[in-house]
Amino acid sequence: MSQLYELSEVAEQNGKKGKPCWIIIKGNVYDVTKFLSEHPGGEDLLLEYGGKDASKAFRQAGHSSDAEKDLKNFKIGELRATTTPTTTTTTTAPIQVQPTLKDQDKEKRVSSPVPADDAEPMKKSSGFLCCC
Ligand code: HEM
Repeated sequence: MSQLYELSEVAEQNGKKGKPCWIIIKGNVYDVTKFLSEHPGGEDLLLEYGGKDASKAFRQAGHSSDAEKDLKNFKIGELRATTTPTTTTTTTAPIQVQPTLKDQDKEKRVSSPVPADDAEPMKKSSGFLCCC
């Protein structure tokens, strides 16, 4: 099993102040300290990614398959999979939609055969009009 490194451990080895230069490419950790001066793309490019994830930059530089194969010569381990705490976000209980007071009110009004109270004054008034 290969050595596992925390992201913070890798970040410390950024090639600055005489420290080793480690980079991450596709979850693997590479020590490129000895390769810095030999890199055809230049030392500065590698140092720019010292202690960081260079996966995207490595891909975008359009490296040859030989360069890809070369990678294994510098591999020192793998990045430890980050286990982000999910306890706060795993409330998967289905959301129960409770009918609102308005909805309940609507149902009552629709199903009730008796007209609402405000119909009463209408009856009275229409009775009064009929008499005339
Ligand atoms: C362990 C990591 C790396 C290895 C082993 C490596 C290896 C190589 C090799 C063998 C070449 C010659 C061309 C080829 O065969 O593709 C090359 C070129 C190049 N590399 Fe890297 N490389 C590494 C990391 C990086 C990183 C992180 C960058 C960041 C941008 C980078 C940028 C470049 C560029 C721009 C060239 C082209 C140089 C030119 O054509 O003038 N490389 N690299």
